[in-house]
Amino acid sequence: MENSSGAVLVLASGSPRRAEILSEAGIELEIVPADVDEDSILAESDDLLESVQGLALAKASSVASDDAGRYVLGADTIVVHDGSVLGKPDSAEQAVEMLQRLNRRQHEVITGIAVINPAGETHTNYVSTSVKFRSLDEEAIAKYVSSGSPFDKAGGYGIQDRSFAPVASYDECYLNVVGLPMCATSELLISSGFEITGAIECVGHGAPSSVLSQGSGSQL
Ligand SMILES: Cc1cn([C@H]2C[C@H](O)[C@@H](COP(=O)(O)OP(=O)(O)OP(=O)(O)O)O2)c(=O)[nH]c1=O
Repeated sequence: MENSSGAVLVLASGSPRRAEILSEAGIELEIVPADVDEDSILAESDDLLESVQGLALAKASSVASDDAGRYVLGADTIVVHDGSVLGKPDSAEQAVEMLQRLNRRQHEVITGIAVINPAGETHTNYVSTSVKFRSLDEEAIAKYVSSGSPFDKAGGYGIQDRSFAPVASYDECYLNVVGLPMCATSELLISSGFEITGAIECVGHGAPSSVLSQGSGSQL
């Protein structure tokens, strides 16, 4: 939906999931993927909550610098296991390693979100979700990796990939794991001045979305 001043939200992301989540919420988008060096931003601080919000802000800022006077949203999702950040796997071997590492274990999925408003003011937040993997055998991991799905996803998996269904349980906010916690995002947009007139449905707190299929996850 456009806000009352007719503004369209600029989404500084190439993630098809983020675009889908916002579109499902009825928000009209212009998609401008950001180009930032994620590894160097992550290396700047030991505080992962600060880093993930810094990454989201860096993505929003890189687009806002060419698109001043508009509302720009950036986001970044990381998987954290035992204090280490698992990014998107670079190879099939790395994808297998990540999935074996997460197998049967609990980890955190943290999404940082950032909004820059037309006045240039910045607003950031994050949501963290505890996720527990089910037991995956080698064959299932190999088949999933050969499907190619892990390569554009933090931790090498998609909670939404129903045929693989790696997640046994999670504590809150399904959409946070998929890449954009919609309740926190709508709150951030509203506090930055972007008007949302329709009701926002928060999947994981409420009814499942029809497109971003709810996997096998149940509440922890
Ligand atoms: C854990 C998990 C991550 N993901 C995705 C969400 C994000 O798209 C991606 C994490 O990488 P990000 O760097 O957050 O995002 P991106 O590279 O896809 O897009 P951009 O930087 O342009 O915004 O992993 C899932 O789709 N399902 C999952 O279960």
